[in-house]
Amino acid sequence: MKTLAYQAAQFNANQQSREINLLNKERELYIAQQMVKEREYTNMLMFVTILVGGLFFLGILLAVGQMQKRKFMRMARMDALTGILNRGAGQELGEDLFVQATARGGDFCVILFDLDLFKRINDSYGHGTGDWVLKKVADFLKSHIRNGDVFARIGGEEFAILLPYANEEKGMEVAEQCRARIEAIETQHSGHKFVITASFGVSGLMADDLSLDPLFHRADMALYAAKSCGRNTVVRYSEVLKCDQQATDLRRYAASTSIS
Ligand SMILES: Nc1nc2c(ncn2[C@@H]2O[C@H](COP(=O)(O)OP(=O)(O)OP(=O)(O)O)[C@@H](O)[C@H]2O)c(=O)[nH]1
Repeated sequence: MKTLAYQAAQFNANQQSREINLLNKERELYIAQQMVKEREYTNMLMFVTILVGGLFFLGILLAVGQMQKRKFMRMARMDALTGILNRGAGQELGEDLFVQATARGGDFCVILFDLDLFKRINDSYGHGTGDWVLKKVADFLKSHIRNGDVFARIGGEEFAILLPYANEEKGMEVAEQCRARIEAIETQHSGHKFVITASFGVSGLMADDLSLDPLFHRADMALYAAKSCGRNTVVRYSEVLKCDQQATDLRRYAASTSIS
């Protein structure tokens, strides 16, 4: 009887020990599973962080690329010295505005102006002063040009102002104001004291005009007349041909030039 009781106790003890072992193993398995889960979670977190970081970085790279592209495109349209539109950009924008304005039955006016005896300024005070003058003139007039109008440097010391929805009368008014502003520029900050002047040619829209070219051509002829009239003045094309001698000169000039 005693032996039986001993064997039963032994069996129970063994049973308990097996159960404890089993529980221990289950616990270890549970801990291992938790560790795997934690590692998976950490890996996923790292993956998501790297993905989000990568996408963010890519986004920044794309945004910077776009900004650089826009900056270069803007720079390609700007005249480096004066910061206003260059010839190509001015003409392109002008053509678009011309088409828009004339399609709606609106007027259009072209003003061309050229600084007077600019070579003399360069020769007397140096190219640095010449550059200062070009910048100053552009700065002075920029603020005076209406939003929606075009102001461009189209050559060395030659500029264009394009006025959509404006007739020749309005163009004359704007040109005269610009002429007076240029003449009033104080030059002592350049280190020298001298007077800056410019000659202006103005041409409004005519019935046969299908593009900006003829307006540019006529404004250029009026500018030529302004130079012949002694400079520092504004001449409109419609009055240029009233004088026979000027008309002959201008026809000769027009034949010898081709203004695009
Ligand atoms: N400093 C400077 N000079 C320039 C620039 N572009 C052109 N020029 C100079 O502008 C001068 C233009 O001279 P001209 O075409 O003889 O004309 P002008 O002396 O203004 O005479 P008119 O137009 O007849 O009144 C030249 O000496 C060019 O070298 C520039 O970006 N900077």
